[in-house]
Amino acid sequence: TGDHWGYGIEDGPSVWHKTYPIAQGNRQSPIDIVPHQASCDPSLGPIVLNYDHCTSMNIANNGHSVIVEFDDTDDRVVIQGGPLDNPYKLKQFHFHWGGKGCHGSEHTVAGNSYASELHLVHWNAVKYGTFEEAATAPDGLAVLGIFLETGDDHRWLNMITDALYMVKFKGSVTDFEGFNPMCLLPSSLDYWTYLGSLTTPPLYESVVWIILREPIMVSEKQLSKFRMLLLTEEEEDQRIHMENNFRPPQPLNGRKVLNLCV
Ligand SMILES: O=C1NC(=O)[C@@H](c2ccccc2)S1
Ligand SMILES: [Zn+2]
Repeated sequence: TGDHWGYGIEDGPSVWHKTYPIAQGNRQSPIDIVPHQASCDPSLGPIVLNYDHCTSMNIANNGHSVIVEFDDTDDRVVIQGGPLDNPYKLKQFHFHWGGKGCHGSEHTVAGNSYASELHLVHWNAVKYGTFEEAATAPDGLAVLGIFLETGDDHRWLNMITDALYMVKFKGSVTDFEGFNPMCLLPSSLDYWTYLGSLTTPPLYESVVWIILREPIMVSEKQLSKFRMLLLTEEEEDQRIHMENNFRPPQPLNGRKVLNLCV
């Protein structure tokens, strides 16, 4: 069993619906965000991030992305405000990226995609007992999406890209403590928000999406290190590089994209 899905021709987003029918649901992610069609909602406040005490534990290659996991037994590391009725606890963050020179973000903005997209995944521990339970509930998860644009080197992203060689193979994991993702945020927390889903199988429609408008700058050299990661395990002969691990935009189906009123 396990997940036999991927991003290739045989196992990619265009065939996920065969195993995960919800792929054709009415609140799927990602979407194309059209800024001038977003409505401002006066009841929306600013996003508040309390990442001060966050304790990253490890960095891993799960065969789909590279993931930094956090100790979520501590309920101090949260995102709240904005569209959220409760504080949501940080569980992990990971990235989606393209191939050389291609774009790799999941969400697009007026049809334009970015080089990569960072997802900080949080869960509603006030209402649900475990992450897994929250992941199946309509208000269970809050994912903060941050676009990565190619430009100058990102000083703090080096801490992650320098660790990638240690998790080259699918299934590898290594200690990665003391990393605080506050250093990956852009200067503005201005955001768009809408109700959507996981962007990978099982594609549960359980995500309140919060996408920051301002991208962070990373260098082509830093991005190229993500593409050095492999989809294949150490013992396998074949070596397939991890790239283009993004799902394309899905139908909006009448959903409203909201933003902060300026
Ligand atoms: O934003 C998302 N990105 C992903 O890879 C999806 C996911 C799936 C399972 C757990 C956490 C995240 S949902
Ligand atoms: Zn993601």
